[in-house]
Amino acid sequence: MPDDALLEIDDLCVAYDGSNALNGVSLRIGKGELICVVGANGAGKTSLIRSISGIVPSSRGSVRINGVEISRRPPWDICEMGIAQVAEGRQIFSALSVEDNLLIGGSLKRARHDLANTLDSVYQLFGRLRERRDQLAGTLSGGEQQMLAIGRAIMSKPEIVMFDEPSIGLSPALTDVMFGVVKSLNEQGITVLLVEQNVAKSLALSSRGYVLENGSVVLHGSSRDLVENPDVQRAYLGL
Ligand SMILES: Nc1ncnc2c1ncn2[C@@H]1O[C@H](COP(=O)(O)OP(=O)(O)OP(=O)(O)O)[C@@H](O)[C@H]1O
Repeated sequence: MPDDALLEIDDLCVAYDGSNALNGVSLRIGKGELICVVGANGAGKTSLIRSISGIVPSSRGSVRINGVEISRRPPWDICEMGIAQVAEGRQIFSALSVEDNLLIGGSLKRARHDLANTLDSVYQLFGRLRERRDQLAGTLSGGEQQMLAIGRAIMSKPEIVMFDEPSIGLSPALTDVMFGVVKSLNEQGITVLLVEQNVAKSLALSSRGYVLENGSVVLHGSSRDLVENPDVQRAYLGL
């Protein structure tokens, strides 16, 4: 567990219509870490990301970034504090061009001063987006839309990016490319919270992991220990 936590979550609870999706989740992410949260369908992974980003209200608990409580703040405020999300299903603006989607990501106060450089760095990372900068985002392929969702997050100059199932719907080859991008963003200093059903790949990429079951953390530790844990091997690695 890192000493200098960037993101601290304590006893977080989320309920939909009185039914609990998160039951007191606590986790820490240190500056510069790449950690993963894994779990089966319905375990609460998306609810965790959405409640950190302020889209879904929590019923109890706290979320702090750099020691500042954010759990009652609106989503745009949370983005301004350096937390970006690459949502499951990408959530791009289909009727806008690729570049306009990216510029929306860069419209935060924290990002405006360096817009041209950041846009250039996104186009360097994803040459395909530069080629298609004027194309309507809704006409991009699934893989290109995932690149756009990641590019838009980078445009906001985040301290931490939360990825919700970035490999979903992608071919095995493109999945490897996306995991490579996640790793390289982390190597450039961006802290990463990776939520995935692809447990083997996300444990291989991360230094630590949390296993979520029915809205609770049932295991956490170094990714190396989790890979060797017989319960994880049986339930998530098909061994
Ligand atoms: N808007 C909602 N209204 C009611 N119930 C919801 C809502 N969103 C999620 N849930 C429920 O909360 C639980 C956790 O869902 P969540 O999407 O967080 O899980 P998940 O681990 O991300 O699953 P998946 O891997 O299938 O995306 C599920 O039982 C789900 O049906």
